[in-house]
Amino acid sequence: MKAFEATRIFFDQAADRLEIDPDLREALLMPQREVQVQVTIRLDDGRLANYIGFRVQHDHSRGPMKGGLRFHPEVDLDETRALASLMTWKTAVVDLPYGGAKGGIGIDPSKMSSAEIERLTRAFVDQIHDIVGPDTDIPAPDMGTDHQVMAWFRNQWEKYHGFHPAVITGKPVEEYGAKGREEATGRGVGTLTVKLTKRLGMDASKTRVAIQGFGNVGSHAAKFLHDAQFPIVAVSDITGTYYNADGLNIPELLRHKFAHPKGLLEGFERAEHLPLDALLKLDHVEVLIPAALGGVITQKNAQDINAKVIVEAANGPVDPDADAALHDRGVTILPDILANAGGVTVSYFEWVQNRQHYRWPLDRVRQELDHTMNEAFEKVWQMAAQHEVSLRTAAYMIGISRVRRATELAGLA
Ligand SMILES: NC(=O)C1=CN([C@@H]2O[C@H](COP(=O)(O)OP(=O)(O)OC[C@H]3O[C@@H](n4cnc5c(N)ncnc54)[C@H](O)[C@@H]3O)[C@@H](O)[C@H]2O)C=CC1
Ligand SMILES: O=C(O)CCC(=O)C(=O)O
Repeated sequence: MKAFEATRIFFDQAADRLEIDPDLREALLMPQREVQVQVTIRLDDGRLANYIGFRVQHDHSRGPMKGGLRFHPEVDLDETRALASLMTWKTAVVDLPYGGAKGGIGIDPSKMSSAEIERLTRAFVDQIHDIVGPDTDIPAPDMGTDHQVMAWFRNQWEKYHGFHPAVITGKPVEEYGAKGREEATGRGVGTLTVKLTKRLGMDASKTRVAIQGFGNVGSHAAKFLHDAQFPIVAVSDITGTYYNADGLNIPELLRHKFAHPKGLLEGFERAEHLPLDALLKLDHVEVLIPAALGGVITQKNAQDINAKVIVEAANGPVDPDADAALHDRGVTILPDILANAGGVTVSYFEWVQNRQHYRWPLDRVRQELDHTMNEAFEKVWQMAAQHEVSLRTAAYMIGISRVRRATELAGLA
């Protein structure tokens, strides 16, 4: 199923409950603007290469649009549109004064040099600098991009528009970045995993966790949950699944990742090495955390999943057919638009600090992040109980209601 079709189905399930009429649904669901650009760079070997870049601006009724930049071979317009719409509902669920957007380029950054990625980022900014800005659309990191890419982006944008670090978030801490942004998405995932499992009566030390993806989000979620005494029995990255039935040594895995030139787990010997797809099907796992790509859990493999709880650290990892099948089997799914909202929440704190020329200490960032995540969780939990719907439908109902209210207050023509 295409990514935007999947988000439309989730949107409709909530819109039905909210009894939103078809015209307004279409207005809320479709993006405000979609931009596709050609990004041409000279490769290190002297050849010219052309790539396609996208920025989809989904909704701005609640504030400037906000959302990450993805560098990955599968980036296309449909996926970017879906991810942009998720940002609109996500910023609304955690009640940030933002709308939603997303962008990306269809490349494989692992096959490019750092100099090529810098040229690519700068060429992309040359193409889209007019449509982004601190009061209009503020990018941030996502898959395949990091604080260095954010620093290049900001530097190139400021060549056109002058000093304004709030044009992008997720910057290096020494270059106007917020302390705690890098860990924020994983920390938010960890905080809500602890909260949800407690609510379901599960004991941390007996709750085995498997995490798909050991990049920014997966590795920080693993660290948080390891510190909270959860046994992490499996993690994976593009080089395969690493498994230990008694719990992996997460600090050792992190040291291995940071020592590897491409940040991979390849060559880690103190775990059983299993194929990539083994992670989703492991027998003795209570919590599954997909933290890599979207669309990984479908009708085809949903029946192989043995976990009781799925925490969606990735955007769109479970498609609607699998979602329904897992729900019927009693699996609790904490949806992406709540579970991974920690990243954009600390991006908001970074933007606020940049605009005030003021810096918060790490403990303030963490405290405010934890507060935001806990409050949003409680609202979603209550909504689900009150309307007897899944946590996903409840989260969409909250997000859509807030966007609908802002749209109506602004006045529809
Ligand atoms: N970075 C952020 O602050 C946020 C990220 N997210 C979402 O979290 C997910 C991960 O993002 P990041 O950690 O930032 O990306 P990243 O680029 O830092 O890491 C991605 C990880 O996934 C692994 N991976 C890729 N394909 C895989 C596969 N088929 N099986 C297993 N592992 C695979 C990679 O090897 C890498 O370890 C994405 O869906 C992203 O949209 C959501 C909210 C914020
Ligand atoms: O930090 C941000 O502004 C956006 C992060 C993001 O792209 C996401 O939450 O999916």
